[in-house]
Parts: sequence; structure tokens; C-alpha cells
Amino acid sequence: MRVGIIGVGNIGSMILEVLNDKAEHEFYIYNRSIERVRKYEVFENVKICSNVKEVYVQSDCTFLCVKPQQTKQVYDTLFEIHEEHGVLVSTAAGKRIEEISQSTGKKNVIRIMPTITSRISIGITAVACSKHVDSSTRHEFEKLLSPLGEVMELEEEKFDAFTVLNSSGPAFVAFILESFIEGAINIGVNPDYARDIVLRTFEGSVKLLEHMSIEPSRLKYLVSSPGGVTIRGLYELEKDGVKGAIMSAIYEAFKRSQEL
Ligand SMILES: NC(=O)C1=CN([C@@H]2O[C@H](COP(=O)(O)OP(=O)(O)OC[C@H]3O[C@@H](n4cnc5c(N)ncnc54)[C@H](O)[C@@H]3O)[C@@H](O)[C@H]2O)C=CC1
Ligand SMILES: O=C(O)[C@@H]1CCC=N1
Repeated sequence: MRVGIIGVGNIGSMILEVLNDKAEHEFYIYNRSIERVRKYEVFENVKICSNVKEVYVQSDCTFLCVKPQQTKQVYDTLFEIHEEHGVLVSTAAGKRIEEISQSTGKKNVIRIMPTITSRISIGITAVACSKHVDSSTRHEFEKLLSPLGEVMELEEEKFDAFTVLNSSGPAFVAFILESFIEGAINIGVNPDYARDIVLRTFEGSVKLLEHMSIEPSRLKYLVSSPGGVTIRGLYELEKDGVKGAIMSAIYEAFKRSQEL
């Protein structure tokens, strides 16, 4: 397939590098600052383009991977291209299919919500298609995405909640991991050793929850001895409102996605 990518930052480069793993496709890429794409010059199947139009008219499928605040300029350029070429795929948080379609004048629009963890082919990509995208195009597109991990069709009204959990999620997890590591350093643990133990503990906890098919609350009670070490730490977390703070973070991020 001829795959276009407009905006080759965190997500654009992830899509390019993961989909290019088996060098099955031809890529047409454009980034506003050329420095970010120079490293792809060595790939025979990657053509570095000099504008949005050059990417769009040559691609069967064009991924739009700029920040939500940067989309207007790209939409305006696409609007000036009257013929429709393949499908236009938006990765932007909060941008709805109807708005993308009206602003670009294109009917074949697909909205996806990726996650940075797909760089290692672990993670879910949600997909919603405009009603104009026929089922064979949809299936071909989902096949194209399969190296990213799981691909899931999702109603568009569920995208905001999904964005917070699936796509902002790795940043929230990183924040919690960081808190554990800094807590360990504070009690005198070597930072590298702390990182190792903390990552293993999180990995083991997730795998155990899956293996035993139990809720997190059950795991809490499996570990907490009456009058023991764990319950003292859990008491501090509850007293300091950590659960409420995390719930607020998810709620505020959800509202922000709705605003964009
Ligand atoms: N970073 C993440 O984990 C996730 C990001 N997203 C969405 O993906 C999109 C991209 O996000 P990131 O990759 O993190 O942003 P980024 O800032 O890393 O990448 C955007 C790239 O677009 C380029 N750019 C800006 N305006 C341009 C234009 N007019 N023409 C060509 N290139 C242009 C920038 O130079 C930059 O390299 C956003 O809309 C975001 O909502 C969605 C899920 C996860
Ligand atoms: O922070 C953002 O707005 C984007 C959407 C989800 C992850 N990054």
C-alpha cells in the first residue's frame, strides 16, 4: 500500500517505523521541520515530500499526525485539493469525523486513537470510520494497522474516554512509576535498583491479576496482613486522597478531550 504520513513526530514516526517493519509498503512523508525526517532518507521505500499535497495525492491512505492545534493549516491545504485520494486518517485527540470531513472536503475519513506503546506492538488502536468508507477499505485498513497490536472498532462517542485510558494512560502510569521510584530513593534505595524492582513489581501485579482473573481490590487484601506493613502504606494513600486525585485527573483529561 502507498502510505502517507503528515506530521512525523511521536505518533507519526511510531506509525512509520512499526508499519515499515517488513518493508511491505511505500511511504510518502512530510514534516514541517525537515530535521525530524532526515533519518528516513536512507530507506528506499520512504519518500520525503515537501508539502501536504505531495503526500495526499500519492497515497492510498494518509495519516494526519499533527497536534490538534496544528490541524487547521493542514485541513485548509487538503480542502484546496478537489479530487479525493484514498482515505484520510486522523490521529488527533478530540477531532470528530464530521469536523474533519467538513474542514477538508473529504468523505473517506477514518479516525483512529493510537497509543505510544504500539511502538512495541502492544496496545490497542481504536478505529471509527465515516459512513462513506466501504467495508473492504475498512478491512484492508485494519489489516494495515495490525503490526501496531490490537485494532478495535469503536463508536465515535466513546473516543474521549478511550483516549484518556488508552492513549494518555501511559503518561499517568509513568507518573505513578516515577512516584514509586522516588519514594524508594527517599528511603535510601539506589535509583537503578529501585527502577528495576518497581518495573518488575508492576509487571508481576498486572500478570497476576490477569492470571487469577481477580479485581485489584482482591489483590490488595491478599497482600495486606492485619496490623502489617502494607495496610500502613495503604492508609497513607487513602488519607492523602491519592485515589480521588487519580479519579480527578481522569475526569479532567476526559473533559479536555471533549473540548479540543
Ligand atoms: N503522543 C501520543 O502518545 C498520542 C498522540 N495522539 C495524537 O497524535 C497527534 C500527534 O501527536 P504527537 O505525535 O505526540 O505530536 P508531535 O508534536 O510529536 O508531532 C507532530 C509533528 O507534526 C509536525 N507538524 C506540525 N504542523 C505541521 C504541518 N502543518 N505540516 C507537517 N507537519 C507538521 C511537527 O513538526 C511535529 O513533528 C496529535 O493530534 C495527538 O492528539 C494520539 C494518541 C497518543
Ligand atoms: O495529550 C494528548 O493530547 C494526546 C492525546 C492522548 C495522548 N496524547
